[in-house]
This record gives sequence, C-alpha cells and structure tokens, in this order.
Amino acid sequence: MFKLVLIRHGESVWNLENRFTGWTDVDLSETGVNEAHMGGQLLKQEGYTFDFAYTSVLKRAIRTLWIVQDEMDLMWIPVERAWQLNERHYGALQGLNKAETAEKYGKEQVKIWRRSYATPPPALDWNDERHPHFDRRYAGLTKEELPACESLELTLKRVMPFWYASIMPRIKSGQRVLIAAHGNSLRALVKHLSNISDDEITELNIPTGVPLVYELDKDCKEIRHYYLGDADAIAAKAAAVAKQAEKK
Ligand SMILES: O=C(O)[C@@H](CO)OP(=O)(O)O
Repeated sequence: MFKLVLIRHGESVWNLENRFTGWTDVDLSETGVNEAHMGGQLLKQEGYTFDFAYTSVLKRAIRTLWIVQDEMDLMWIPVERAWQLNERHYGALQGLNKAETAEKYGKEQVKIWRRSYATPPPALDWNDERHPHFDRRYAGLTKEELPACESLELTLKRVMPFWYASIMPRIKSGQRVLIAAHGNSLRALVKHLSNISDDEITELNIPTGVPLVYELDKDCKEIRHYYLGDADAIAAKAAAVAKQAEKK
C-alpha cells in the first residue's frame, strides 16, 4: 500500500480579502502561515515522512511547502515546482470580490463559475496584463497550454497528464510523496482518485492547510482517504470555503 499526502496552501491574502485568485501570485496571510505550521506539526506528530514533494509555481503553495518541510525537518528533500499544479485559472474574475460578484451576477452564476465541472469563468483578453503569456515563469508553455480561463474540466486536463507522467510513477517506485497545491488543482486530482462524478464534485470543498491522506493500492487506486486533525473543525473550514460568495 502507498500513502500520498495532499495539502492545500494556508489561507492567502486574497482568500482573506475574499477575492478570486487563480494564477495571481499572492502570498499567505498570517493565518495561512499558522495553518501551514500546524499542518506540518500534525504530519510530524503522526509519524509521516516524505522522499519527494511537488508544488505549483505560486508562492502561497511553495511557502506552505517550505513551512511544512521546516516543521518536519525535511528541508533537504527534492522538490518539483510544476505549473500543472497551479490553481485553476480564474480568467477575468481574478481580483474580483466573490460576494460582490454574486451580488452583480447572482449566487447561482457564481456557484457555476466556482464549482461546476465544465463551465469556465469569463476569459482574459490576450492583451490583458494579467494574461500568463506576460509572465516569464510560463515562457516554456505553448500557446495552447497557456490558459486565459479554466473550468475544473480544463484544470483536470493539465493535472492528469502530469499525474501519469511524473507523480504516479514516483509513488509506484515506493517514494513517499507530498503535494502542496491549491483548492481546485487538488479538487481535480481528488475527483480522479476518488472517482467523483461531474455532478458530485460541485459540492466538494477542500479546507486550507489540512493534510489529506490517500491510501492507494499497487495500481494507485484509492483504498481510503482521510484528513488529519479534528473532524468537526475541518468540516467547518470546508463549509466556510463553500460559503465564500455569501460573505463580504
Ligand atoms: O480564488 C481562487 O483561486 C479559489 C481558491 O481560493 O477560489 P474558489 O474556492 O472560489 O474556487
């Protein structure tokens, strides 16, 4: 049996301000830093260790990983930063307040943008300064790979090839792997691992900074999964994520 651990980054400054973030490279808030410390401590207390870590090219996930590595005395392990693990690209919604967007377009529309499987948010214009082709960290991507917006489905289409090409073979070789990533890139991976339907995935929200353990069989199929920590507190955190479009 293999164990894979996923952790969503701690609360970011834009989570705190309740803004759509996507590929915007905002840092952790003070709460987010604390959450990352707690996640790392929990993993250490429970006896986890890792041989390899993956994260995105966004600093809220990278810093979360750094803090977890520091807490676990694992600063030395190899790390791969992959754009494929970035948050889903939120297109023209990036920077907007979620509650104000719900007031303007309606709660239902915002839920579709946030949680539907196939409907992408409005796209960024190619000339918009937020478009990723202006950012040199994405210089190696083809025009087809550079998103102007992504649905969960489109996110899954860049997470899964990376899973099959890099992460899964590493797990199968016996390495203990940690992935520090984002709410929606992890929803895409969890959708695959737990075989969740397109309809059911709309209700899944991943809390910040809480280690999520997957036990996998020899073919990397799920045996079971569970969060580490207090179940009620974790459920309350996930419910708060779901309600973000309602709070100012
Ligand atoms: O803004 C974002 O990029 C994501 C994660 O914070 O938000 P949501 O949970 O609304 O998909």
